[in-house]
Amino acid sequence: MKKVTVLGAGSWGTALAMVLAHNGHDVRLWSHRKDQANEINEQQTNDKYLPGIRLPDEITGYHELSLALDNADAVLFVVPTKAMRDVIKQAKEHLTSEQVLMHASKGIEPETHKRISEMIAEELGEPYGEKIVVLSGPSHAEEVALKQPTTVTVSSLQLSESEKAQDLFMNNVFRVYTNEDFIGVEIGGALKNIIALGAGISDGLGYGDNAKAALITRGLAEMAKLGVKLGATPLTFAGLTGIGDLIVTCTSQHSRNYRAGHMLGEGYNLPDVLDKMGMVVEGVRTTKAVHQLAEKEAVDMPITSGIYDLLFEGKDPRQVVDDLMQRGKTNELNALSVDFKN
Ligand SMILES: NC(=O)C1=CN([C@@H]2O[C@H](COP(=O)(O)OP(=O)(O)OC[C@H]3O[C@@H](n4cnc5c(N)ncnc54)[C@H](OP(=O)(O)O)[C@@H]3O)[C@@H](O)[C@H]2O)C=CC1
Ligand SMILES: O=C(CO)COP(=O)(O)O
Repeated sequence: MKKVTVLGAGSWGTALAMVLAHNGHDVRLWSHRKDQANEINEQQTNDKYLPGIRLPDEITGYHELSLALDNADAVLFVVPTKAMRDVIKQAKEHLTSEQVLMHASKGIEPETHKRISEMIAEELGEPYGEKIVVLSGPSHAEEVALKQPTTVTVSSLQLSESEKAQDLFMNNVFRVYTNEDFIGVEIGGALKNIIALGAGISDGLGYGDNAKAALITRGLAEMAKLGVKLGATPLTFAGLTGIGDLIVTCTSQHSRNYRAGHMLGEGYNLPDVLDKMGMVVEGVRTTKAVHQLAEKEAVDMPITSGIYDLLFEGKDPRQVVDDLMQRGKTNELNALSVDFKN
């Protein structure tokens, strides 16, 4: 049994805390809201984020960060990307380099274009940067909390750290693979949220399965193009953190990104959509970050670019689709084929 601290008591932090608790670990679930930590301890629930679910007794809610992190064997960061730096800074003085250090969030920082592991490494310094583990893959919190079969991938620059995370989380309904392509695993999880917004928009406009299949496959192509440019292995995009997470996010009502996109397609404006969601929609900030990053890296990402115009330039969703359909002629494997041959 290990002492594991989960920093972030939203849907995903709570569901992953449940997996760890089912594996017999002593789990401290930290919330920045005292009332939420109290609810976890007094009622064994987190009703806003996982309604109707009773949390196992092995989970204790914490509001004091120093207490939550005291003597922890492993620490999992799982707050929205927007809050990540703030939480890392608060946690820093209570961390030790012996701990297994993990994150399970999905996003890219708009101002810096950094992945979450890069943000953590930058804030915590060298000894930590080498050993951070990312956990990603097709995994809706709602299904994980119900112990429905789920597969995810863990990755780190050090395989031994990935294996420690694999041992912490793996059980007979939560299967954990390792993958040494650290960049690819993190990029796939972040970028699929942009495409999930697109799938929702398409359905919200009333377009059919053909359009959604096109978005998923051409979306995957542009995710892989940028990922490979940044140093990822192409095949990772054919795995759980690429096509796997695209499928689960682009086709499910559980996905906040898909649902937000659906409302945008129906004609709601962005502030109203985010207000109605009440939970993080990572794809919005990630679209901004990736739009800038793609320009910097000279990678053509037409779907991301169209979604950026819709979200931030007020472009009509139908016009975005029309423009995507009427781009110049091209070859399906353009830009990808060279990298796959290497
Ligand atoms: N939900 C899912 O199924 C999955 C989510 N993820 C990823 O996990 C990450 C977290 O998402 P998720 O748990 O779903 O998000 P939710 O919107 O469900 O919850 C976010 C949590 O973070 C808290 N929070 C917000 N700001 C801060 C802050 N400054 N300091 C501390 N805590 C803060 C919120 O508190 P408050 O209630 O006060 O707002 C809330 O508890 C995201 O990157 C997401 O993409 C990955 C895989 C699956
Ligand atoms: O990442 C997820 C599933 O793998 C959850 O996606 P949403 O944030 O869109 O709900």
